[in-house]
Amino acid sequence: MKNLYLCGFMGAGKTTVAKALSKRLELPCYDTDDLIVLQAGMPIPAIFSKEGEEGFRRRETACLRQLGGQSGAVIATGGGLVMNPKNVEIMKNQGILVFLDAPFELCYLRIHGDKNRPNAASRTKEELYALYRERKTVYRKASDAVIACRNRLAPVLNQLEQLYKENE
Ligand SMILES: Nc1ncnc2c1ncn2[C@@H]1O[C@H](COP(=O)(O)OP(=O)(O)OP(=O)(O)O)[C@@H](O)[C@H]1O
Ligand SMILES: O=C(O)C1=C[C@@H](O)[C@@H](O)[C@H](O)C1
Ligand SMILES: [Mg+2]
Repeated sequence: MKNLYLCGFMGAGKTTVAKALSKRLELPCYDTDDLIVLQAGMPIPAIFSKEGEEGFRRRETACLRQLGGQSGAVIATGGGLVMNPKNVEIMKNQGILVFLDAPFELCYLRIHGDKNRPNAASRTKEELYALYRERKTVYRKASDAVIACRNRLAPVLNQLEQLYKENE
């Protein structure tokens, strides 16, 4: 099978789950946020302030195109990447897209006040909830599968392993 892409809101656990799943299945693991930081040579907040969110979004699409050359990789995406339909098209052509569906309160606990997540740091709880609602509709529509996530990793990994094997 081609790649397994994980999407979902900030703090849903995409990075954490991708690392654990890739270890379990012995697959390569990539994270679009990490690759962008590496290539830009600066952290995400600096990219946002120097290039604007638009610049960061352009880097996301370029990064996905580069990753299209991979196969059988687990790829954690950034929380806003799926909002661009072009990105969804690239991922659908290269594998399957799974939505990690975590409740807002849990995401909020994990991300509020985090200076490394400019889209969280700049919003009140109410504004973040509005963003969560708006994005959730898009994550759901774009994805091939939805997995409910809370604090336990094991059930999420079991479902993803099954999904991976079904699509191998
Ligand atoms: N299943 C889990 N159980 C306990 N803690 C978790 C779990 N998943 C994630 N976390 C914790 O929540 C925080 C956010 O997780 P993570 O960075 O994986 O989210 P993300 O979806 O990649 O967010 P972003 O979109 O900002 O990249 C981390 O500190 C991580 O340790
Ligand atoms: O949800 C978002 O808009 C973001 C989530 C993070 O993964 C990073 O991609 C960045 O901080 C933007
Ligand atoms: Mg992440």
